[in-house]
Amino acid sequence: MAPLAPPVAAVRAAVRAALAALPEPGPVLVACSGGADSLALAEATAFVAPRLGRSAGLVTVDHGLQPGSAERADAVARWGRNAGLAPAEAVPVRVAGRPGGPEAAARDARYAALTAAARRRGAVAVLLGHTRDDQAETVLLALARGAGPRGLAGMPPVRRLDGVRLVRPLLAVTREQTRKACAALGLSPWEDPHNTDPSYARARVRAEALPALTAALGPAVLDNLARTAELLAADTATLDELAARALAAARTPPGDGPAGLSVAALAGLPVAVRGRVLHAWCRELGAAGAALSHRHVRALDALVTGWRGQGPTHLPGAIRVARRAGRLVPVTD
Ligand SMILES: Nc1ncnc2c1ncn2[C@@H]1O[C@H](COP(=O)(O)OP(=O)(O)OP(=O)(O)O)[C@@H](O)[C@H]1O
Repeated sequence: MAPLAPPVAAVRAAVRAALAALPEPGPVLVACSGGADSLALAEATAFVAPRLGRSAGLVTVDHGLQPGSAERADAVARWGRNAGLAPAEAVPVRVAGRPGGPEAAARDARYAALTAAARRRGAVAVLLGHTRDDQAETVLLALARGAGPRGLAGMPPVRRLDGVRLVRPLLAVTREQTRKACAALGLSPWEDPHNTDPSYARARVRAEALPALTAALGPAVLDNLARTAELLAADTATLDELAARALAAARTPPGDGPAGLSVAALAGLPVAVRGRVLHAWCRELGAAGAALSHRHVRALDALVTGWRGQGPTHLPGAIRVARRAGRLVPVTD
């Protein structure tokens, strides 16, 4: 028997580790675009899952944005069935009419379709093909737009979306490895034209920024950016945990005036924790995460630490918060 090509072994080992770490038994679904990353992921899952006693299916989303996309999606689903993934289905989505730019609208539609498919199929997880290179791009983009630690923590290996577990088994696998794995297995991945379209910031980072950084600073840059994400993810999780406890402790007792947060309790918190508490509370009050900026949180913070009798702070969603009798409270008057 020919020895297994190292990139094939690396992808399978990563998938085996991710599946073994799932806390519940049950089927998984691979989200496959037909690109090299998710094709390598799908092949590895088809190989590994049955050996771990799990069934695995495939979902490919047809965004309907390019001519021939439906045929391509059908071909990916057919490949999945032949590879032993069941069920393997192509799901068409409507991207038009969703909020945000075209990229955000497509992503929204895709994730909605993936989580719906997982629920329909009773899958315990959806596997995504993001690689170490995608993670490095994400961190660099976050750094460039001045994101806080949460943005710099990059994409988490596991997260829940609408009650569905999304898992990224390949975050430590390189794009070169997924390409080589496909080549070694005789698979022909589809090249998404968006990945090389210079009108997308990510494509420019991929084609220009990261190669320039690697040329200037050495090839370890990619691993190092991905490691930064891992380190910050751990710190962010700890701070989030502290903030959740601080938020609970800062709530003013029910029945004792309008529900709010105690200014004295907030004032005693470290800045990083207070910022998170205020951010989480704004979300609770109904402010949309995407519209909530550092500026809003800073203005709320000023009600605690820079009090000079100022009026209410305006938050996205026509929400206003005032300081009244030693507490922050949402107001309507
Ligand atoms: N049309 C799609 N249908 C199903 N899953 C998708 C689709 N597009 C992307 N995904 C999932 O999201 C992951 C990330 O996709 P994205 O387009 O951001 O990166 P990529 O590097 O181009 O990935 P790939 O090479 O697998 O297409 C993919 O690996 C795949 O798991």
